[in-house]
Amino acid sequence: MTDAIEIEVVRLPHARDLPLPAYATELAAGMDLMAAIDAPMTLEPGKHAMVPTGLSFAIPPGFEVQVRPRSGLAAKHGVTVLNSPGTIDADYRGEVKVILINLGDQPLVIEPGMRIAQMVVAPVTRATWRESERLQETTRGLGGFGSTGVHFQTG
Ligand SMILES: O=c1ccn([C@H]2C[C@H](O)[C@@H](COP(=O)(O)OP(=O)(O)OP(=O)(O)O)O2)c(=O)[nH]1
Ligand SMILES: [Mg+2]
Repeated sequence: MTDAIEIEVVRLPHARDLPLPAYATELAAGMDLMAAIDAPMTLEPGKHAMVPTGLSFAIPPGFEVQVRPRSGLAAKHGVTVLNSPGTIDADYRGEVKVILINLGDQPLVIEPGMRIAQMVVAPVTRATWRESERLQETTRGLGGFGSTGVHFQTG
C-alpha cells in the first residue's frame, strides 16, 4: 500500500453534522461517502439520482478520487453508481456528488447520512500524443469485444 496523501476537504454546511469519510478497516481501499441530505429520498426501481456528499476536495495534482459502488448496496438492492467509477478530478472544487441507479425491483430509501458509495484515491498518469499514420501490428490486431472467446483455455 502506498503512503497516504493528504487531501484538503471542505465540509459544506449541509454536511456539517456528518463525520468525514474514514477507512472502516485497517487495509480498506476505500472510504464510504455519505448522503448529505436532510430528508430521506426514495430511489425507485429503474431510476437514478444525484446524491450530494456535502464535500469538496482539493486533490493533490497527480491523483484522482474514484467514486465506486458499495457491494452491499449492489448485492442486496441492485443499486450501483451509474457512472462507475466516477472521476473526481484534482482541479474540481465543486461538491462531490454520487450518481446512484436502482437496477433492483424494490425502491431504496436513502436516509440522511447513509453510506451510499465509496471513494478510492488513485494516482493518475496523463498522456501526450505522438501521432503516426499506421500502428505496429500485433497478434490481437483488430480483435476486441469477445474476440478471445468466453471459455477458459486448456493447455
Ligand atoms: O461521480 C461523479 C463524477 C464527477 N463528479 C464531478 C467531479 C469531476 O471532476 C467533475 C467532472 O466529472 P466528469 O469528467 O466525469 O464529467 P463530464 O461529463 O466530463 O463533465 P466535465 O465536462 O465538467 O468534465 O464532476 C462528481 O462529483 N461525481
Ligand atoms: Mg470530464
